[in-house]
Amino acid sequence: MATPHIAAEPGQIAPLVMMPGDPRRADRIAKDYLADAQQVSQVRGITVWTGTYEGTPMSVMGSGMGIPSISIYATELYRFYGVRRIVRVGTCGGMASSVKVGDTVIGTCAHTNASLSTLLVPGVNLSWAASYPMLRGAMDAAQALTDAPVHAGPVYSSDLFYLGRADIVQGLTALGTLGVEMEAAGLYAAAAQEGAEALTVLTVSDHLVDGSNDMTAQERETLYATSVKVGAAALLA
Ligand SMILES: O=P(O)(O)O[C@H]1O[C@H](CO)[C@@H](O)[C@H]1O
Ligand SMILES: O=c1cc[nH]c(=O)[nH]1
Repeated sequence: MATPHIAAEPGQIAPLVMMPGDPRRADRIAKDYLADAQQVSQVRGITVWTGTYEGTPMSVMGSGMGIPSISIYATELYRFYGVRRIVRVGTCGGMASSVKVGDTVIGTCAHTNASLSTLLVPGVNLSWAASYPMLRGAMDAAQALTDAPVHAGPVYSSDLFYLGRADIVQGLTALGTLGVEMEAAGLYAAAAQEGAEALTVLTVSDHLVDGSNDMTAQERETLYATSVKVGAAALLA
């Protein structure tokens, strides 16, 4: 049974899904990290791959950019395909001075300027949080997988890439926010709505305060080994 956005049959998508934003990164991750990867869906340029990771069934698909896009895919995966865990592996802009380009940021929770925080329960500004078992699995694995810094803390999921608001960046940084991206809050909200689990593992691709070491578009597409390995460990935890 296909959904409006995924053409796979029931059982063709694994309960554990790795989800980068960029569909081309999804194709590379499937090729490089999954054994026996098979294409099980192709809709709107988003391919879903299913294979095994260290012997366990796992799927990989791109989310596209922004909360509306990841919300559609995550909800359909959880609700119609029996997916239980999704890890977003993406990039973020560094906000805190302690975070450098190339570091890994794990989003324990996600602030957002998106409407979903106020839409679901009237009168309440909801908080969007990661799965603790997945977070613990990621942090345990990170220590063994990399000597490079891995930071865990709040991220900011912005509806605008070109936000252009230094006051918002300063305010969020003063509250300990590590980086800015565009999907974590939507993924965590979908997991909460569907009674499932999610985590976000990000490579810092640029820095909002010190842009001297920002990655090129090519580097953003290819430098993801740590986030994939840490993300896979979170899925398997
Ligand atoms: O690298 P990905 O996963 O696409 O994530 C980040 O990059 C995109 C913006 O360039 C947004 O999707 C943002 O969240
Ligand atoms: O959303 C994003 C992603 C990467 N870098 C940014 O500055 N913003």
